[in-house]
Amino acid sequence: MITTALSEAFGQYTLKPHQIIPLDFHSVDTLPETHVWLPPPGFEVENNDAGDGQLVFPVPVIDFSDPDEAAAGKLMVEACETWGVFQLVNHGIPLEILAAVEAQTKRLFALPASRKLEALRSPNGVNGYGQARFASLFDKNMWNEGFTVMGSPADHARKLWPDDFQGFCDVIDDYQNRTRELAARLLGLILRSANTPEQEIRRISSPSATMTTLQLNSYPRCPDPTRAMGMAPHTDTSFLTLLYQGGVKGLQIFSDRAGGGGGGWGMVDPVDGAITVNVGDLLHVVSNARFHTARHRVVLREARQRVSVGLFFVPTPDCVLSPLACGGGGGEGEVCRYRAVSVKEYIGLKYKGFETVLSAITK
Ligand SMILES: O=C(O)CCC(=O)C(=O)O
Ligand SMILES: [Fe+2]
Repeated sequence: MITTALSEAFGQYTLKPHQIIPLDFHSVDTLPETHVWLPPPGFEVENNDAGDGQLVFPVPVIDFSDPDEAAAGKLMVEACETWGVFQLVNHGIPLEILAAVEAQTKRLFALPASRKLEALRSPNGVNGYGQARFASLFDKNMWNEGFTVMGSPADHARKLWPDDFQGFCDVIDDYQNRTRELAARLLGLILRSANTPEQEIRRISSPSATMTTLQLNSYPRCPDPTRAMGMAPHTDTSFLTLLYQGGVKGLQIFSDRAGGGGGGWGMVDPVDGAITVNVGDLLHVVSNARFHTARHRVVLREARQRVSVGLFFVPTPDCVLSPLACGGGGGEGEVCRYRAVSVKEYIGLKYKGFETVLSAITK
């Protein structure tokens, strides 16, 4: 039912096959013209204090093993206000499970292109194999392929491995359940630490008001990495995104404070075993812009494949969101920055306006 509601939201933006089917990356040894991005990503020297495209941002690393949850919550609020991103260690998801999900992700993308195409996402669907859904908004193609899971991965996994799909499903289900639980806990803690009333927290983050999508990404080894784009700049349409980056660098965020105040890109270098957490547009909206929706992209920095696994924790399509501060949810007297919007409507606006979507709901 939820996938139907989302397909309806996407329905106005039905994709053509060439917007869904990724390049057969194994088949090329030079960068095709269709995949050349200029200016080269991450090499905008003027935006870069180090001058070599390798600036690393000191995004907070937060330890979640501390029994004093309130202290961690306070650090999370600060990170959400400044960077919109933090890395979480001792998050309770065993390292073997992270390794297993990474191994299954690599196993999937190592399949021959013809087999992956058996599990291709449908033109207005959510689940399955394909380019990032927002790829259709750009003239050039990104250097990535993805696999999206909402609910059970079984139908698509069966097409990938007709006789051997259970192992993949078990790992994905387990990871999705654990990260969903963690995301709900983090959202509750962040909102509580920001003095949001308990009934508001329950209303927007209860299991019946939220759902998750898991996104497996692969950035294959690229023959010309400085002229290709792993994933184009975007913000996530989520409350929170929990990303496992594996060990390969590539994720960058944009900060207004970098580049001598003019703004610039910097790496979020993966910390071993950490989960990178970022604020999405919808938490930015309910926080009345107190939390920063992290604009991010992926550049190709290492001469090897990179994989990542993102868990998007989102309100269900029919939820109507507005800044909590203006609905009696704390922060009395604050000027309300955004009008109320349903998640379904927001998704529609995002595909129309993309990076300018927030101005469409600004009061
Ligand atoms: O691969 C990454 O590090 C980021 C992926 C991402 O931004 C996404 O899937 O929305
Ligand atoms: Fe993202």
